[in-house]
Amino acid sequence: MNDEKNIFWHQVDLQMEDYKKLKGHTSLVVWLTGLSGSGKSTIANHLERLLYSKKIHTFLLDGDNLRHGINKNLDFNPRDRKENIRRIAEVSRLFVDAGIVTIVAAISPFQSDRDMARRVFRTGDFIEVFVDCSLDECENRDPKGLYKKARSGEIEEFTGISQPYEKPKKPEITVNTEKNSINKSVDQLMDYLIPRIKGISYRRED
Ligand SMILES: Nc1ncnc2c1ncn2[C@@H]1O[C@H](COP(=O)(O)OS(=O)(=O)O)[C@@H](OP(=O)(O)O)[C@H]1O
Ligand SMILES: Nc1ncnc2c1ncn2[C@@H]1O[C@H](COP(=O)(O)OP(=O)(O)O)[C@@H](O)[C@H]1O
Repeated sequence: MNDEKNIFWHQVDLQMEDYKKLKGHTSLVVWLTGLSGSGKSTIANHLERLLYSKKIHTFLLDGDNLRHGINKNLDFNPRDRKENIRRIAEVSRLFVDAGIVTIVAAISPFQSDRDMARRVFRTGDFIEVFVDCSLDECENRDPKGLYKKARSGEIEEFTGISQPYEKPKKPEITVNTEKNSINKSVDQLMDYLIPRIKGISYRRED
């Protein structure tokens, strides 16, 4: 690791305000956290499509997908999860700086790691979304058969089974995918986000 001693900040001409002017709206990160199978990817996908249809510039970073590339060398022990979250936060910050509404879907099970991610952003730009769903229901859904493998011991250190999931202490918003439909959760998110993505107007019926 470098100690940043001989490393400099270069001034660039274009700033946030310039990107905002071109894109027509401000940017932030929507950080979805929750158990495997809670619905992070599903909600993230629907949310992104809806934002896109409103001409909002978006990008979706899914933890699972990033683990095929930039986070390929990381495992699921707490130390590697921390590094995973640090990288995802730094990458999303670059997207947010580029004026893009960035959606992250990552289990991000530890409060301290989510707090670290929050600190990467300007105040108000980090929207922590708790995708709430009981372990029982996630295990019932088991869309990828991972809980079955975790129960049999084939997968170690599985969140909720052999590693903890720390519920967010003060998320900006909670969506409950056990009680509510996908559309209801996405509407709830849109209602929260739209006033915070300045420069665009939105009515549900648009
Ligand atoms: N041990 C263990 N624990 C949890 N999850 C596991 C594990 N092994 C593989 N997988 C798959 O990896 C996906 C989670 O990756 P993340 O980068 O989101 O995890 S974390 O934020 O670093 O905790 C997770 O995706 P989701 O099910 O979409 O959450 C799984 O598909
Ligand atoms: N109300 C709901 N909201 C979100 N997902 C739901 C809901 N009801 C059932 N599901 C299903 O639960 C599964 C959630 O999987 P996924 O989105 O991959 O979760 P995660 O990304 O958190 O692992 C999907 O198969 C989805 O269709």
